Amino acid sequence: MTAALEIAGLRKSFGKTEIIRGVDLSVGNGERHAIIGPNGAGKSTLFNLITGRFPPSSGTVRLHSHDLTGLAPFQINRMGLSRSFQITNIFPRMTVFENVRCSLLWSRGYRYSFWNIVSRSRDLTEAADEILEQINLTQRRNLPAGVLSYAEQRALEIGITIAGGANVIMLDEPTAGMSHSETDYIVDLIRQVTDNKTLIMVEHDMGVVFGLADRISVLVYGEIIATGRPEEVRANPRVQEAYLGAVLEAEH
Ligand SMILES: Nc1ncnc2c1ncn2[C@@H]1O[C@H](COP(=O)(O)OP(=O)(O)OP(=O)(O)O)[C@@H](O)[C@H]1O
Repeated sequence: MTAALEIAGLRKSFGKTEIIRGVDLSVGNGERHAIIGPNGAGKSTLFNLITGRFPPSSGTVRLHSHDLTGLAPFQINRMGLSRSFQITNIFPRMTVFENVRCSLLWSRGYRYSFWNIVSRSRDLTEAADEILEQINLTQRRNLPAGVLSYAEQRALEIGITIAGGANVIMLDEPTAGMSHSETDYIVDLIRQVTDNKTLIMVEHDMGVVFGLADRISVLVYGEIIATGRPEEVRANPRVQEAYLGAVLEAEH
């Protein structure tokens, strides 16, 4: 399998504290990969390094073999990598439709050209409506996004994340704060919208992780202590000791 994302020797320090301590990771094209680990392990920091939000102290990130060093988040986004955030990141007063359309505009780089926007407006409307279908929000199309339920807002955020047509999708805790039924709903949605795409997600809910991921990496104190298929990771004694033992016990 060719790699969608390749991380080599990645390190990040904030002041004197090294938070990411030499991460190597390769995520295959079309793979669904989960990054798990205790609070404060550096999962969000790793996301921020991959997406260009923070520059690494050293090491490289490659997207489809292109070195991302020095690129801004929007440039990386245009190369086909899109992410969601831990907190819901929508415009609450804009309609559901406008939220998606705005994201399409941004990702297609039309924002500075009024005439371009006008001439492409039918394309954009169709594309936005297609996304709304995919995330099951067609019925909510013209409501302000702020009145949607929490799960619907997270679904909208996933729609915004996929709107630009990125083939590598990164989701940061997509089911955080959800009930069991909301979680099932979002997991189905993630499965659908990432079909034939590469997914990298940070997630604390082990049911979601083991249900969705083809492979899992376990990050502990800024180092990946194991990467493998779910059953391999679950059986790994080092992972059991550092993280999973306590988490699985707490869930039962
Ligand atoms: N911008 C920053 N400046 C200084 N320290 C930071 C910064 N961002 C993160 N850290 C520190 O890096 C460590 C890792 O944080 P990070 O948010 O990446 O962990 P995490 O694994 O995502 O945790 P959680 O599961 O709780 O979201 C924490 O100790 C945090 O305080």
